[in-house]
Amino acid sequence: MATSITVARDIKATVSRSPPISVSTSPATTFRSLSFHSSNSSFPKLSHNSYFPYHQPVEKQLKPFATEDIKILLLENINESARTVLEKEGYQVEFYNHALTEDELIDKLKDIHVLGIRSHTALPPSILKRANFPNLLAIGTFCIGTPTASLLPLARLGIPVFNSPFSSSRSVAELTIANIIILARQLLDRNAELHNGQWNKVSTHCWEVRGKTLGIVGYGHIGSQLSVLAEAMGMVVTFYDTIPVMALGKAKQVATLDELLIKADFLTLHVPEAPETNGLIGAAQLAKMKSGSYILNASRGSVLDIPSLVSALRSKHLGGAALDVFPAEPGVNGNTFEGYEELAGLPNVVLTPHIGGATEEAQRFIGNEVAEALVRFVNSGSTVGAVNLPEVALRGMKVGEEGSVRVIFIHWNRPGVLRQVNGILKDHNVDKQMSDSRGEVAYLMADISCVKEEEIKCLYDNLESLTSKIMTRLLY
Ligand SMILES: NC(=O)c1ccc[n+]([C@@H]2O[C@H](COP(=O)([O-])OP(=O)(O)OC[C@H]3O[C@@H](n4cnc5c(N)ncnc54)[C@H](O)[C@@H]3O)[C@@H](O)[C@H]2O)c1
Ligand SMILES: O=C(O)CC[C@@H](O)C(=O)O
Repeated sequence: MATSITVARDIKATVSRSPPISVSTSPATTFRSLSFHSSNSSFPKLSHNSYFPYHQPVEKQLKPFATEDIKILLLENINESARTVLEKEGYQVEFYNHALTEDELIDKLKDIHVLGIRSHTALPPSILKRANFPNLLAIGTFCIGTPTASLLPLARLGIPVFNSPFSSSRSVAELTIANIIILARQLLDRNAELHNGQWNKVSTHCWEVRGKTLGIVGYGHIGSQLSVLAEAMGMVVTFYDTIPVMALGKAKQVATLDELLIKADFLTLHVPEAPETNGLIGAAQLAKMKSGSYILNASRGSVLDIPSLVSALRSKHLGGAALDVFPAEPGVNGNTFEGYEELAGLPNVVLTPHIGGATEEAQRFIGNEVAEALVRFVNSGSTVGAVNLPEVALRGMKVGEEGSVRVIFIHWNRPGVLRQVNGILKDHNVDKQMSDSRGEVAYLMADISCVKEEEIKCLYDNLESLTSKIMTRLLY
């Protein structure tokens, strides 16, 4: 904690979030009664180019308040690199190597400031409606995928969600390359036979990948890495994406998914989980694929319809499949994997337990990256790296210096708010200010000086009284 005479503090001690203006509630409203959007369709799509690095090392930043009061809950065996970063800040870190049940999570949410999850904690809007989380400041998803349906509801509560947008892209691309060759050569079947003592030397329906067409659905961080690796092996790369993307090497973008389905010898899925990608590949799409072609899914289980895939494999329309993700995945190792039965034993089908990004390199990188983003947000209010709020940061921070206060005001993006806020700040010296909006939520950060200790409460109350307020934090 800060050692100057003015003990630095975060004045957001209690719930200070306003409901959306469309909801009529009293100030004592808990989160349970907020009405959330059920879809994020109006929310701007996150471009895979939107991330930019923040150069200030975490350890150089001042700690603005008693960091040992901050409670962090890390679920799903998040890499120890994250714990190291968070514990170094003095935060209390509670760690679980598995996901919690919905009720367990709701119970924990009552008390914590930061939640860290991976892909098995869905965090749907229904949980947010049921839960009470008065202290929750931020969520870290220690992976690429984020709880898409809850991003907007969380933004509307002023809670940023941070992820690690490309730390595991290379690991997923490498696993996909491995699976392409495994499928082309039926390697797992030969391996299983020989483990049973059966010598089965065959070349029928075994292929080189050189010259074959790889069809990539979703040419983002992973799809584009894969494109480069596949071309190096002599594959012809085509891809389909909903936005125009610069093709790498000799890869070519096609205009429709159907065009890709018809062309590909190997079809591989790398799209995010979203309403538009739910069931993207079903019976109709599989029927359009070449006879004897292969499909790979390392994106999300919701993207590919399993019963349709099983039919296409049983009828030998497809030559094989590699699945790393499934519609219902267990939250803990060792659990029975329900739904595996229909896939188990099918020839040339590779099943892996969601390990695309499960490498030492990727997990260490993710742990550091997300933990550092969380530290920056908790300690200084920086939203750089957030996927659901505008990215706002001010360089340097005089928090802890007498008379200096960092004002963070998350508010509804409406006309006149800046004028009102600056009306409240007008008697102090505004050293720096930055404001940005993303859809209906805006984020203002200002460093002010010449503030007397006794003025801080009044400053806070005045900001809180604005009807546009979602959350106010004063760091001093
Ligand atoms: N198996 C694993 O362990 C693992 C690891 C990391 C990521 N993932 C999954 O892979 C997904 C992709 O990761 P990424 O880093 O490449 O994401 P990304 O955001 O960089 O790229 C996704 C691409 O998909 C495109 N897209 C979106 N909707 C589409 C649609 N309907 N049709 C075609 N293209 C569409 C986007 O425009 C974007 O270019 C993640 O969202 C995550 O769910 C899985
Ligand atoms: O770490 C995991 O749970 C896998 C996450 C992976 O699918 C991702 O979205 O990064």
